[in-house]
Amino acid sequence: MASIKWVWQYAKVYKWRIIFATLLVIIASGLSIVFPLLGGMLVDTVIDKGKIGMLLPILAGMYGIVVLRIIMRYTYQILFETIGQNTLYKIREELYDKLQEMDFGFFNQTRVGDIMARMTGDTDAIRHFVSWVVYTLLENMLLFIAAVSVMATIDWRLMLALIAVTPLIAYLTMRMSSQARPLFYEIRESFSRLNSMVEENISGNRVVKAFTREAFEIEKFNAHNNDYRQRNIDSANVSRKYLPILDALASCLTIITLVLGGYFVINGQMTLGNLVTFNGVLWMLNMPMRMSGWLINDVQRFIASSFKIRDMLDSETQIPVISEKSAENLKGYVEFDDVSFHFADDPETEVLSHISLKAVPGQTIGILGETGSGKSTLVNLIARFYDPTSGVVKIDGVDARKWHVRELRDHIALVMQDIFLFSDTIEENIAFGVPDADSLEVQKMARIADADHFITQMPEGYETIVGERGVGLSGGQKQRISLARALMKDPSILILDDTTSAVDMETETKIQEELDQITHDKTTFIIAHRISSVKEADEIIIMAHGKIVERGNHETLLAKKGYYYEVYNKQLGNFDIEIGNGGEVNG
Ligand SMILES: Nc1ncnc2c1ncn2[C@@H]1O[C@H](COP(=O)(O)OP(=O)(O)OP(=O)(O)O)[C@@H](O)[C@H]1O
Repeated sequence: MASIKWVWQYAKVYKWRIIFATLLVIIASGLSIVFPLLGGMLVDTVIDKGKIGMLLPILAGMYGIVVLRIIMRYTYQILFETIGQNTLYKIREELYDKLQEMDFGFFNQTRVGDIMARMTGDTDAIRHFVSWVVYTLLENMLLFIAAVSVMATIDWRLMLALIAVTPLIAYLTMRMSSQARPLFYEIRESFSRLNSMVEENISGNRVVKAFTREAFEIEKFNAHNNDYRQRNIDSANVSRKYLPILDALASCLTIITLVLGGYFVINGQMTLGNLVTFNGVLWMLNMPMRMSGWLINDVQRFIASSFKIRDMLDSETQIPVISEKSAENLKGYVEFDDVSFHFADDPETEVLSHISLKAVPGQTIGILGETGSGKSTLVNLIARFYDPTSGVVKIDGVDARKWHVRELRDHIALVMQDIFLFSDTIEENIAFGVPDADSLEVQKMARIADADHFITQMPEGYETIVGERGVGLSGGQKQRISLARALMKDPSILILDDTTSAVDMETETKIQEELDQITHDKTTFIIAHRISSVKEADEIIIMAHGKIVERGNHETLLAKKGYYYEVYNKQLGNFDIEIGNGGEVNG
């Protein structure tokens, strides 16, 4: 009932259409009974009593009813289909809006396959329910009631004899559908595994080729392909087991009608016309019983899907978009005040521990540290991709949680380590954050990011379409395009997470010089592994195990002879250095 109530909130705008379509279902089902009644009348009046004059009116009536019923069925089917499609459209739209609202934590914990299943299979189960199950259920119930009523009025004994068989048909259908139901579920799961496997193979085709694992991949695919085939065969076998019995039972209905009905006719207890009518309504007893199991399956699928969709729609983001303060103008002051953080799925591991840090506009903060030390997590807190588990991150002196999150992010540009480019033109990719930007601005930012020269050398220049995730570009080229994309936003806070790791030192120096020209009013964070990337920063922090273990500028850090000093010397190729206490970065 809760599921019906839920789907009604989407469908109720079509209330009048639903009422009209339901009326048509009722009338069309009623008309179904008139046809066999007229058939009976034809036999009794025209054939038995010889009233030839009645032949044409009865035939015309029968034909008229068939045509009318077809028109009505067509109309209500179209109406329900349109309502179902519109409902599907709205639910999908709401799900997609929800996805845009959800935070990193949600995407960390939810499998892509599950989200895709909600967006496709589950929404389609809802459409199927609204477009087909609703009227088919009603139609079958009405047909059954009409058939039983007509039969009871003509001859209740024959009616009872026939009704006695129908529970058996219903029972067998339900058994068949309950055996088929888990198989259908397994087929869908198997299909989804097959899809995921193919998708992963395509995305990882370079790795497959590099490790010459084609044969292994084919074997893996064959196993999935075979599994899918086998599950379909299993499902077909269930139908094959029950269908002959069900067909035999349907024949039983005809045999009972002919034997018992024939006996009543011979005895003069029933007219031949009434026997014809009985025979004509048999399908109306048989069909609802045969449909019942499948309809129950569909209803269960609808309920299960509606629960899953509602679950996703009800999931709460940890980072609500709307907050107390509008962040239209932000200068870019950043402060970490004793900030600690752990991921929701791993509360035992403190990823950031008691971080305190201040940065003002115009300053550059360099962040260095071993891999996994928490550098990316730290900057993710500035853009509120996560909120601290204790302590406060302040932006312009205000707890970041108080700012309207999208407005806050409008002032922050983050070049992420894992670069994602859309399969679109390079120009559109660079202008992603500023859709109305003009081409000159795009080219200017590409020049600053040292990307302009390789873009213009491409056959289509800025109009070149890059493949999915930037296929066709080198790692360094992708980094430079994503840097240009960040600069386009003219942010107050610029965060570069390993942004120049794939470019050569000479290019990096060029980019740094260009960046210096435009970052004088911005707060810049640079995460890097190369000393050369952070050397000029106003403050450099060294992270280890979520803590800041060293801080200072290039000179003071070198003087400390700690981790920074060690890394600096190693990067210069000088491995025989002695480090002081500050070099302990493991605790
Ligand atoms: N979604 C997540 N769920 C649980 N733990 C995570 C998640 N993302 C990162 N971690 C863990 O948090 C720690 C810090 O990760 P983070 O990406 O911040 O490190 P990093 O210093 O940027 O590393 P790198 O230099 O390799 O990019 C790591 O131990 C990592 O395993």
